[in-house]
Amino acid sequence: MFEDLKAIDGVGAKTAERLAELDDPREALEAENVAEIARAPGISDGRAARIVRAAIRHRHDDSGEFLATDRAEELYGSILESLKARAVTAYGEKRLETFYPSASADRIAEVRAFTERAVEREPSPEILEALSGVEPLEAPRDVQVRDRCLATNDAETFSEAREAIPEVSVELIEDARGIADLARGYSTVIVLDEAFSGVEIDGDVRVRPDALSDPTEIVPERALAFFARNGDRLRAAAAVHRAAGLEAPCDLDALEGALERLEGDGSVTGDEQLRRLGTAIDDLDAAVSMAENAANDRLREAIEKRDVTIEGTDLLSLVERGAGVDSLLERELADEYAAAIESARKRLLGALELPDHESLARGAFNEEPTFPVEHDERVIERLREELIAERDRRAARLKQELAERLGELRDPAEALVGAALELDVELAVSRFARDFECTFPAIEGEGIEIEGGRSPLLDVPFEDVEPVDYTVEGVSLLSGVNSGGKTSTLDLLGVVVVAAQMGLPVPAERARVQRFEALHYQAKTQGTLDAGAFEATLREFGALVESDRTRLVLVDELESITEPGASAVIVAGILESLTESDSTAVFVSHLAGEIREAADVDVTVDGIEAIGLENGELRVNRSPVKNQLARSTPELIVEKLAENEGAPFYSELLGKFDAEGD
Ligand SMILES: Nc1ncnc2c1ncn2[C@@H]1O[C@H](COP(=O)(O)OP(=O)(O)OP(=O)(O)O)[C@@H](O)[C@H]1O
Repeated sequence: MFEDLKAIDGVGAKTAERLAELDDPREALEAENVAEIARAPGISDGRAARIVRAAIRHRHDDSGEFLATDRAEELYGSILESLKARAVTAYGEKRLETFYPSASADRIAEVRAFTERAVEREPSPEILEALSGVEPLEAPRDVQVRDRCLATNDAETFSEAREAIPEVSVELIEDARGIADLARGYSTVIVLDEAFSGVEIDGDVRVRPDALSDPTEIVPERALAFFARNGDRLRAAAAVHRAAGLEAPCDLDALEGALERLEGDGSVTGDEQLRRLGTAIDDLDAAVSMAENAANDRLREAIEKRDVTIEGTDLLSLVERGAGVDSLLERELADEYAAAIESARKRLLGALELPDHESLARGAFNEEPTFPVEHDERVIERLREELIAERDRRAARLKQELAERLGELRDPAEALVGAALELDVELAVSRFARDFECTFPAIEGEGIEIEGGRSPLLDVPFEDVEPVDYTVEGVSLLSGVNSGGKTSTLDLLGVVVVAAQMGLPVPAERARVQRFEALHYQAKTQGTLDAGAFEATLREFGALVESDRTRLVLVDELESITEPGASAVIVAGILESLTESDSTAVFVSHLAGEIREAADVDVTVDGIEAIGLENGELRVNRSPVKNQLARSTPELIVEKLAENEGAPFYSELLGKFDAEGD
């Protein structure tokens, strides 16, 4: 299928090129995957939906000319809007745009298989709420890793590596010296050539000829960035699965647990040791000076409290030796000094919370008595380096582990979101079916049969719409009182046929429709047409009666296009020609009687009748009565007056109506 993308209607060379940027555009078109098509550069969501629709038509060899007039398009437009209004996700809305009324039995059956399953779905507020967070998964923004590089001395491996792992820099080297140079600039160098194994080079140099086959190990950042970017969508998709009781493609707890450990920037959280190391590094200087100050306060207090007694000879010998206060301290206050140092060490260790680094940290305060107590900055620097190295090692290991866990969830994640989005489309159909109390129509036979049909296009709340029964086959005229519901009946016929041929259930208790090749719905024109427009309309009908396609022709008050006398003749002529075709046609007209007279063939005239007048308002039977020319509103009023007033004038008037009706 779709070998040449340009074979699809509306796909030119430029669009084909854009589609070719996708991993597998043909597969995406086959799967009707609007979201994937919309990922092609420069293709908007709306355009993607149109391309997919054109691809479906192409697949079914479907002309796409079903909607033959503006009004027919409008009916489709309102059904589509009704469906889209019931989707939660933007994706769902676009996907619904791929539903269109088709003349192809295969296409209708294909969608019916989907919609029949869909209407079984129970839409619940929890599912709809969860769906609001679902969107198609996105590729993360470019990930760049700067502390690692790949190295090779082979040109082919070089380009393979750039292709496979674009996140890191790939360097072409000549010999071990080249690797050594790289090791000075990067914390890790991954050499891709077996030939260098065993070569001794300073720094973190790993010879890994198989590295390209496991990118997750080299750049765990890739998987992490993907999940970090899509975390919210995945959580929402998981919630949808739970709320809807869908079978998930992976263990949802495991997915959520792994996501829990991932920060928005792709780093790993929730590791106590990593947190401690980070805090220790940040607070090291402050902790050291706090420990130092505390030790000094303690020592000062001890010195202040002490009376130092020293014998004169001792003092003399000390002074003669040039000894300072330190030696005095050492001699006289050794215990106090030791206690102060010990408390400084304890404070520092307490602040760092890192037992593994205890012995080095203790060395920050040495045993040499001095006053004031001073830390050894070289020890602190070493400690800092150790802590940073350990933190980086640990962070890298955690990333690696999490990336491995998440890497396995990459495909299931895609399936999880795909299923949630598909459910949105199903639920939109299900809600449409429930809101308009739809049933699946039989698509067979000639003409249309509707029982209890209710047009969702009416200007009254749906629960107040009165059900209509109507069966048409061949060519009929539909007469009826003013505002009786003639236009609404045409709309109902149109909506039922369009929805049925979209593969949807229809708003009726029961329905059967013929599979038509086209819907030609001519809406009522506002006022008479000028000569040019009149000619154009006639030409349209000329083309229509000549075509041999099986059509549903709905025409609303065509007489309004010109003078009543001429109109009746024209409509009669059109009806005659249509009678010879395989079309089903309903012409709404106030001139039904005149048209029937003018026509050379037998034309069925159905009527929407007033049952009577109630408080000055007509009560109407909305279901057209077969073979019954409806009485007009004036006739009804005259009849009422004749009955109630008894004056002969009214009875005579009524007699004239009766004579005309015969
Ligand atoms: N099945 C129905 N249930 C409830 N209300 C209806 C129904 N059909 C029609 N109506 C009401 O009657 C109004 C007039 O309907 P519609 O325009 O279809 O009548 P019409 O016979 O085509 O009128 P006109 O003679 O003016 O062309 C609608 O706007 C709607 O309010």
